[in-house]
Amino acid sequence: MEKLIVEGGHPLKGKIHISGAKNSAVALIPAAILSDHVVTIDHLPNISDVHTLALLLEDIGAKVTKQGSRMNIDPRNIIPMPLPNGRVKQLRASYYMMGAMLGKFRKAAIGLPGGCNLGPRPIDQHIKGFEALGARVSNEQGMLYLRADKLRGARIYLDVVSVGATINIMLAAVRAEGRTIIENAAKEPEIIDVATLLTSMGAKIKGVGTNVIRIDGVKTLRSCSHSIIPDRIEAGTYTIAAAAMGEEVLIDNVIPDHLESLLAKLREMGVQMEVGDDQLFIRSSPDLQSIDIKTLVYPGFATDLQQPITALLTKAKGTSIVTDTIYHSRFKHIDELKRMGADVKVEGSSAIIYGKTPLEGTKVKATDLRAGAALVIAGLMGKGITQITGVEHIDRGYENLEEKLISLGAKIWREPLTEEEQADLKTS
Ligand SMILES: CC(=O)N[C@H]1[C@@H](OP(=O)(O)OP(=O)(O)OC[C@H]2O[C@@H](n3ccc(=O)[nH]c3=O)[C@H](O)[C@@H]2O)O[C@H](CO)[C@@H](O)[C@@H]1O
Ligand SMILES: C=C(OP(=O)(O)O)C(=O)O
Repeated sequence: MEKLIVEGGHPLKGKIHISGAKNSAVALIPAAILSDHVVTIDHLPNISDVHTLALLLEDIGAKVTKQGSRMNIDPRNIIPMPLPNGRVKQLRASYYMMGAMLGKFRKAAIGLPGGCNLGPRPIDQHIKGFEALGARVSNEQGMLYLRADKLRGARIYLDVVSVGATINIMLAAVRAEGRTIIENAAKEPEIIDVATLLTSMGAKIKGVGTNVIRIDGVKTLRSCSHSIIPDRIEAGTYTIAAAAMGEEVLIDNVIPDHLESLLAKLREMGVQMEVGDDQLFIRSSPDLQSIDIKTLVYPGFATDLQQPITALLTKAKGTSIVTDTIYHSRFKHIDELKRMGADVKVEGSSAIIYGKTPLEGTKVKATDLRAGAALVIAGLMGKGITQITGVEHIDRGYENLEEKLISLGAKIWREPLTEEEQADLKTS
């Protein structure tokens, strides 16, 4: 096991390239098994969530080959084997194997998903959707069993706007009989990306990107090749790091529209930037002002950028209030920022940040993926050395994090955990 070491205070300058989107990749890989032929996915990020999903597909008999960022998935020999806890628990998106296997085989047996611990993350809307399509769902000792004699299209109203439920129902519905209508669907760009892959495979889907999606089921799906959209959360993270420490940073391979809510808030803080067709250019922004933020479903401010921007707000003059309306207790990073000298308190589902406070390097723990990103940004801003444990969370979602930051002039590297740190992690 390793920790990240960040020597703070070095300005960032140069160009970095954004990888394919994690939250697309982790849905596209399960979606590929719905085809009866080989599916090729390009620009996959080299992150542990992608590796774990590839292993899950191999567990059920798929042939998965990788050349660089391209993955070929041959699902012709897969069988509906149960997928018990273990790998399934290592990531959130293993829940997409439910929709994909239900669509393909009319049955699935899968352990409950893992992923970032952000407080309660129910999957009742996924189950409501599967049941509406005709599946019987039972939870037996931590395994979900889904069985359907027939999958028939249905009208499904989501009580909560959910990315996962929207995609999972879409996966099950593309091979159901007749028309499925998902109302109050989520509109995130990753949902459009998954629908693009399914449509290339021959699925009939209309309305993605709006809150009503119509799917007409088809009997078979063909081979296709698909290129993933850039990761808006990775792009947002580096944009925030550049706002914190950048002299001149060019962020390449972005879709600026996907980041509009973040860019609007950064402008409000006084961050100097230029927005190109597929690039962002962030200039040195010394006098940052406090702002208030509320996370919302897309196109609102992404909850996945709430933790990184909280670190930046310690550098802004005045009091900022950041409210997470999606995950009310996504604030485990706050105690760690406090250790580094931040003046922050959590009240209900808000973090109140009193700025500006200088940060100082110390030992901190990444409890989840974006908490890790927040602590890396804090480490870049802080004086001296920050040691971050819990790197495995960061590796779930950031490709070549150190290499990218080093190319901008940051001083960041990995070291093995000491015996004491390993023991500490086991007991916490
Ligand atoms: C792999 C992936 O794509 N993960 C993303 C996905 O997670 P995930 O798909 O798990 O998040 P959802 O969009 O489903 O969750 C949104 C909200 O709905 C609630 N909810 C969700 C489903 C359900 O059946 N019942 C229910 O009550 C959740 O507790 C949460 O409060 O969207 C989140 C919200 O943008 C992001 O933070 C995650 O990065
Ligand atoms: C919460 C996240 O991921 P997951 O849903 O995969 O846990 C995230 O990407 O910030």
